[in-house]
Amino acid sequence: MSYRVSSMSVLPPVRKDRIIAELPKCYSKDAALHTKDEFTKKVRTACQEQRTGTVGFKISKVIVVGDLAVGKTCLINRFCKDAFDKNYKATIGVDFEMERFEVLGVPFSLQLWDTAGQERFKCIASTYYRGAQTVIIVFDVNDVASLSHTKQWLIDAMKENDPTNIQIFLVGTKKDLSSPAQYALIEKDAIKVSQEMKAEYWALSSLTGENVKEFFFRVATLAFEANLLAELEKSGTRQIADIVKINSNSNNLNASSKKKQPNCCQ
Ligand SMILES: Nc1nc2c(ncn2[C@@H]2O[C@H](COP(=O)(O)OP(=O)(O)OP(=O)(O)O)[C@@H](O)[C@H]2O)c(=O)[nH]1
Ligand SMILES: [Mg+2]
Repeated sequence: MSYRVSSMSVLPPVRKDRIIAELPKCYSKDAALHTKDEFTKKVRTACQEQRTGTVGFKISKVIVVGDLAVGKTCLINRFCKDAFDKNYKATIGVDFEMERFEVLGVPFSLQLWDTAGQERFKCIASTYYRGAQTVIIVFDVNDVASLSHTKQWLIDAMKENDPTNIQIFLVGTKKDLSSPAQYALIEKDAIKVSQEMKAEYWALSSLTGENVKEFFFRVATLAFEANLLAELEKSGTRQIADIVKINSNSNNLNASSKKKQPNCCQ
């Protein structure tokens, strides 16, 4: 009998329900990071031709912040474990989960950092903010105060991060507890806050699961797109830089040979 040792067997294949083949839609066109219906040709072609550089090995950091008990842990647990706990257990410091996706055939991973909302743990939690590509700011759609605190959560998250390279999501949880009329009222304010923060707005329920998968697919895809576009730009400038180098080298050659000529003749 023979057997094969395969180095490819280290990672199990990506779960079938983590495969993203179409661009996930935004929740509201009034507060979206972009409102395209499909992946751009540039992105699609790069993936087809496997010109994705390091993106396929990337682990993108996502931090989840917001007031205590708004439902950050439940949101992550609903998506990662398909579980919901109605008893509140405060997060102490931080926790994290890894989620592997495949976007247009390219592997892509999110590292989801669940932070503590309680004031006394905030100090420990904030030391984990650095290096995030995505900030998810969570509030409870039944609690106006938690919405008004989101701006401070954003300020704190931004202290540790480069604002030009970050994508922000504002997420209202516990939608199952609010009546359509109540929800409509807070949605107006939430969309306004999202626009001010340049964030994409979502509302969902970890109890029923409404919009939870759609939301994380959107997060994964937008992080993937941003990484890929940055990678393509980098390889583009690399190519241009090479051309410039070749040209300037040949110019130098000309220049130096011209300079030398008089010397030769003398
Ligand atoms: N009805 C309902 N309850 C929810 C939902 N999400 C969370 N909860 C409840 O809200 C409470 C707080 O949820 P957590 O996820 O622990 O809150 P948290 O934001 O992680 O809190 P900290 O870790 O202290 O910052 C728990 O009792 C949950 O069961 C939801 O979508 N619907
Ligand atoms: Mg928690």
